[in-house]
Amino acid sequence: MAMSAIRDFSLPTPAQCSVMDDEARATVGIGTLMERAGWAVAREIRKQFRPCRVLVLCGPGNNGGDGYCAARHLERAGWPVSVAALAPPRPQSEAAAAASRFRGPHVPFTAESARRADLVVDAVFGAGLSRAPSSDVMEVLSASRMLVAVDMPSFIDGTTGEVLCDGSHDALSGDGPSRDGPSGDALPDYALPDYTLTVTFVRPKPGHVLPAGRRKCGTVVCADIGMPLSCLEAARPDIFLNAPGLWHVPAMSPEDHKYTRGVVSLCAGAVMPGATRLAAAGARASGAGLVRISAGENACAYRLGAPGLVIDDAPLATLLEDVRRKVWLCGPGLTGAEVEASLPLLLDAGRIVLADAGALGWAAGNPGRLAGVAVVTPHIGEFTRLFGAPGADRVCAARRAARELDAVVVLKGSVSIVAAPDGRVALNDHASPALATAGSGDTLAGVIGTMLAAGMPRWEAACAGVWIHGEAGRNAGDWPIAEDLDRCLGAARAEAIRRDAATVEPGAGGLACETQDLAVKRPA
Ligand SMILES: NC(=O)C1=CN([C@@H]2O[C@H](COP(=O)(O)OP(=O)(O)OC[C@H]3O[C@@H](n4cnc5c(N)ncnc54)[C@H](OP(=O)(O)O)[C@@H]3O)[C@@H](O)[C@H]2O)[C@H](O)CC1
Ligand SMILES: [K+]
Repeated sequence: MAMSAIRDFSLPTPAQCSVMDDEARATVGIGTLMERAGWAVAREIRKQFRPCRVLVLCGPGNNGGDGYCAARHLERAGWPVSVAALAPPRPQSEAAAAASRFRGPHVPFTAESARRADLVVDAVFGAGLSRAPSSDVMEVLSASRMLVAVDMPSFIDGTTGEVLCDGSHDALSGDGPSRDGPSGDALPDYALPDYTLTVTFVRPKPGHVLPAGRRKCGTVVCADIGMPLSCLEAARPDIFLNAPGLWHVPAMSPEDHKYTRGVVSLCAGAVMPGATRLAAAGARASGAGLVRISAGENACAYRLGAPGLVIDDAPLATLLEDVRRKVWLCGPGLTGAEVEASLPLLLDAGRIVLADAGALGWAAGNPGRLAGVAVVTPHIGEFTRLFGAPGADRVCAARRAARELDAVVVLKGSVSIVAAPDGRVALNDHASPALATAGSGDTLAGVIGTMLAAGMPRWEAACAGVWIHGEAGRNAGDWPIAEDLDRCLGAARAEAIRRDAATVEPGAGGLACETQDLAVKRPA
């Protein structure tokens, strides 16, 4: 992966952070980074809150070390600060050194102490969270009126975004129906707290982007603490925030003709013309040069109302003689029998195939039927029927499926996961709940088809399609229907090209993040 992608888009997992820390130990030193991390936490708190009584909850590891440093910096700024330690840091550790430099009051690690504070800083566990925190810890966090997390809320798994708490998975994990946590668990007798602010370091982590971490963290600020880029690179991050710059969508060129912009072809069926038409419209609206529907004897149903579409009634085998028609969408609007009659022909002819909807149903329980396709775009139900329930770690499940199928897997959800067979994963939070409407997935298939037809490599094409579709959803007004996305797709593609061109200058903004919530702040 290019260094700029690692710098600007990577989301290192806690395990990769630990590699990064090992590298940093030999260069900049953990004590220095901890000092800067604590300083960054204090700075954000001073910026976002008025002076008030602060309690810093410190765990035994380096997350706690950051907490002691933050407490000292806040105290120096004149804020009333006390510390409650869950357990002392290991003797001779950097965290122990940081703890010894805090000279302010210590109070017991209890819910009562938390209730007395106006603001509670959670520096209990960060990247080192290895299991569900005890109910004692959860009760103290839940008693807090206002919470700021150092690096990560102490009950959120930084890799999966999953809530870890004693004996029970939180109902917020994942995207609903697929949640496969143990059923019938007793609910814990505390409410899971929401955070106002999370200050993380170097780069955001997958747990800040994925549900339920995303919802629990509040505003996420990522501080540049001067971690050498070489340390981040050594950690070999392979999960990325999906945004322009991670991929490059072709712009319009004066020399363009419809075949350079790309031809998208779709297989159509007899009974669900709507889905095929929505996918075709999505392909056209996102900039395909030409969109053709292979409708056979159903051609009449597709010829009505869309004059810019070319409808073919010749047999598929004849159409496949045209080698300019490289990219095919198979599945939207098709029954299993119709998929069976078309998909094998497309694959035998060596076409770049995106399989969705009916094609995924046709291969349920037997994903090998899709061998040879370039991209699959399942929602969680389709994914489960194809590959089995993904469990709490959807990134891992999508990656495994991509490897197994040797295809790019777009697992659609509130945060869509785009996994490549080589292990790269992009997480897309650039979307809108407005996209959760029938037909929106068909539109997405069309947009990805256009990106493939424009010559983009398949993972990049899928990432770009998902982002552009999300951007259109954000601009399609209140309660849009799938058709409303089409009028926003051209502008969304243009916005992707504009943002890509306005690439962040290396070093100027440090390790850049897309959204303001994930903005990077450098130490002054
Ligand atoms: N790279 C950076 O950006 C830097 C980040 N920093 C901060 O360091 C932490 C990570 O520090 P680490 O020491 O690796 O881990 P933690 O402090 O999060 O926690 C480790 C200790 O906590 C114990 N633990 C973990 N889970 C539980 C639990 N559920 N119950 C009880 N105890 C728990 C763990 O014990 P084990 O038995 O599992 O070993 C450890 O004792 C990162 O988040 C940043 O805040 C650095 O300051 C600088 C660079
Ligand atoms: K924490």
